[in-house]
Amino acid sequence: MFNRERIPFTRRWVVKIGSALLTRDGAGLDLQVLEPWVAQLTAWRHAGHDLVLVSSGAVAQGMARMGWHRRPRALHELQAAAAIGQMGLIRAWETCFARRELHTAQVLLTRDDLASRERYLNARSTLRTLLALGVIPVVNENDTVATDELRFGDNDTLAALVANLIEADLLVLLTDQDGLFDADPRKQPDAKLIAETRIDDNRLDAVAGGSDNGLGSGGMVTKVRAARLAARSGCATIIAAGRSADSLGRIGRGEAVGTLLRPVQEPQAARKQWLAGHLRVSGRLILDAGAARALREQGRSLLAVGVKAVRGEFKRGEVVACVDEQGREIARGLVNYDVQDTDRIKGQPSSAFVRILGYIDDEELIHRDNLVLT
Ligand SMILES: Nc1ncnc2c1ncn2[C@@H]1O[C@H](COP(=O)(O)OP(=O)(O)O)[C@@H](O)[C@H]1O
Ligand SMILES: N[C@@H](CCC(=O)OP(=O)(O)O)C(=O)O
Repeated sequence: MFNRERIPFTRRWVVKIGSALLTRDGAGLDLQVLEPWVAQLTAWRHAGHDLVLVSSGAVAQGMARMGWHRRPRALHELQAAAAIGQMGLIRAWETCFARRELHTAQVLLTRDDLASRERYLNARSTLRTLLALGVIPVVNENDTVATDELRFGDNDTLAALVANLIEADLLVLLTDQDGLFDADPRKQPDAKLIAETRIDDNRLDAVAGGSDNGLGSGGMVTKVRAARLAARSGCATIIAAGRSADSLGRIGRGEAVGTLLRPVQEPQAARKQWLAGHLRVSGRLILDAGAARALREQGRSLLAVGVKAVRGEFKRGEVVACVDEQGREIARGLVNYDVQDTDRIKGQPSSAFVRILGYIDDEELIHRDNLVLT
C-alpha cells in the first residue's frame, strides 16, 4: 500500500502550481513568490529525482498585465489573456531556475496532443529526453489554440495526464488551501482537513467543491478527478498548501502535509492495466528466439534487431502484438515506428536506423514501459 513513508523513495514527480498561488491572488507574478518553490524544486532535482512542473497562471498573469479584474468568460478573451500571460510566466520560471543553474523548457499541450497516439508518444519522448538531460519541463495548456471541446480547461487534469504520460510516482497539486477539507473552508471555516484516504473513498465527491477565488478554474472537484486519473497509472496525489514554507521539502521527507490520495493499485499493475485499456491490435511482429526470451524472461524493450517479419498495417504509436516463430503471442505494446519503417529496420541494430531511414526516433522498437506480456 502506498503511504507517506514511501515518498522519500519515489523517483518521478509532477508538481502543479495553481493560478491564485502564482499570481498573488491576481496581483501578478513576482519572482519573490516563485523563489521558494524554485529552491525546493532545485533541491529535489539535485537529490536525483525527476521533476515536471505544471504551471498555471497564464490567464491570471495576462489579466494582471491588462488590468482586468475579472476572469473573462469569452474563449477568445481567455486565449488572448493566456497568450499575454504565458510570456511572463515562462520568463519568470526561466529566470529563477537559471539563477540556480538549471535549464527549463516550455511544453505547451492540448488535449488532442494526448489523445492522438502518435503525438502522445512524441510528447512522451520529448518529456523523457528533457528529464534525462536534467532540464525542468514547465508545462501548461496551449490555451491559444485549444478550442472549447479540446481543452483540458484546468491544469489539474493536464497535470494528471502528464503524470500518466511519464509514469510519475507522485502528483503534487499545490493550491491556496492546506489540502482537501470535508467542506469548502471558504464557506465553512470549521471544515476539517482530510489527511489521507484512498482514491475510491466515496466521500470525496461530496466534499469537493468548485473554485470561488476568481482565478483558478476547477476548485477541489478537478483535483479529486485528477487524482483519480493519476491513479490509473499507479500515481499517488498530494493536495497541499503552496504558501507554507518548504511544503515540497516536507512532502519529500514523508511528513504529514496536506491530503494524500492513495491509488488503489500498485504502480506496476496499474500501469499495465492502463496500457491494456489502450489496446487494439493493428499489426504483428514476428520475433526471433532471442528477442522472445528477452521480452518474456528479462522484461526488456523490443529492439528491431530481434524482429524477423512484420505483418498488418500500423502507424507509430499504435498497438502491435509480438509473437514468437511458432505464432504464439508473447506481448503487446506501442510501436515507435510505422509499418513501412519497421519493415525496413527489422533485423537491424539501432545504429543503422539513420542510414536506412534518414532519422531515428527511438532506439527501441517498443519501449519496455509500453509493453504488456500476454
Ligand atoms: N473541500 C474543499 N477543500 C478545500 N478547498 C475547497 C473544497 N471545496 C472547494 N474548495 C475550493 O477550491 C479552491 C482551490 O481550487 P482552485 O481555485 O481551482 O485553485 P488552483 O488555482 O490552485 O487550482 C479553494 O480556494 C477552495 O475555496
Ligand atoms: N492554462 C491556464 C490554467 C487554467 C487554470 O485556471 O488552472 P488552475 O489555476 O490550476 O485551476 C492558465 O495558465 O491560465
